[in-house]
Amino acid sequence: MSFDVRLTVPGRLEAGLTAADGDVVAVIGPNGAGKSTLVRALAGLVQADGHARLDGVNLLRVPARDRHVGLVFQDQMLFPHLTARDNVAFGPRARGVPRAEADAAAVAWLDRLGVAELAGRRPRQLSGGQAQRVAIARALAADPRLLLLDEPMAGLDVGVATSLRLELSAHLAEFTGVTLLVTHDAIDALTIASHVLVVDEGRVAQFGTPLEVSQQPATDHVARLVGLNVLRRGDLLRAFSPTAVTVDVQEPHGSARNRWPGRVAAVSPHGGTLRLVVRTTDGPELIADVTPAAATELGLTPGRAVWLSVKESSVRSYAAAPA
Ligand SMILES: Nc1ncnc2c1ncn2[C@@H]1O[C@H](COP(=O)(O)OP(=O)(O)OP(=O)(O)O)[C@@H](O)[C@H]1O
Repeated sequence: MSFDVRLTVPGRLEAGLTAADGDVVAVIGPNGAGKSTLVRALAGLVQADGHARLDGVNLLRVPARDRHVGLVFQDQMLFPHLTARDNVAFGPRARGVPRAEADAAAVAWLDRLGVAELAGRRPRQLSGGQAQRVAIARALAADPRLLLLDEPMAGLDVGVATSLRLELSAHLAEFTGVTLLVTHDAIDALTIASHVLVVDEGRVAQFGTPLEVSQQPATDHVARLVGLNVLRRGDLLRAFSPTAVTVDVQEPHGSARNRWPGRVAAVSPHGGTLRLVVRTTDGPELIADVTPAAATELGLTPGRAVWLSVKESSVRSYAAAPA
């Protein structure tokens, strides 16, 4: 099977991607970039020009209700008057599967998502995380060729999101269709996905494997998402890790060519270290990881004037994607 998309939503989005059986494409990018517009256009909820060929059929020419895509949106749309089981059985029933069989399949799906005991409840009797699991079960039970997940973990508490992420990644590993997963989470993008589509200002900024995107992020947003600093020098992007950055309170005298004066803008815990966001005097914001001991010794609190430096050997240079 193949999925080949090139579509335009006038004034909002121009995007293309290709995918094959079993691919999970993470769609990432800043707020307002066009991620939801893309999945909504594919679902038929937003009018789009161009094509989205799934096994040769242009979905954009097919009425929304006949596209057979599985949808999970953040503001999930369970039928309020149906029980969880009937919500999940709805797709198979609509395809003509006999009631008893559709019900049994629905309960099996709810069981796989860990919510079988809630089969008889209606959506208003479910928590956000439970409803999200029912919505995912419903999307998968319909046996779609295309699964569209728009921030399925958003709004859930950390524990629920973590267990749901594990279940979802296990299901997606078995799923033979194509999945688009809109996410703000670098871990989702880099671990669950086979490909990452970076959308920025209504255009595709990068499309590659998680490894390509994390090693050579094409935009500052992606660099931040994967926890790197990226600077542009001419046609080159230069990436370096926040752990490679040295923080001093006076101008360093060493051999580092790359040095920037600035002020600490924010400090937050990051694993066993502290992550500083530093607003450089005439450049971009950079991130630097320091030990708590160093932060205390140097008095690294917001507002503190500092110098950042990084050795040239710690910088990876690569060609910027054409604009
Ligand atoms: N119904 C609409 N009519 C016109 N413009 C819209 C509509 N919905 C969204 N937009 C605009 O389209 C652009 C893309 O929005 P979209 O919701 O796709 O972004 P997103 O990447 O999903 O952002 P977020 O991460 O904030 O959800 C934004 O500029 C937004 O203001």
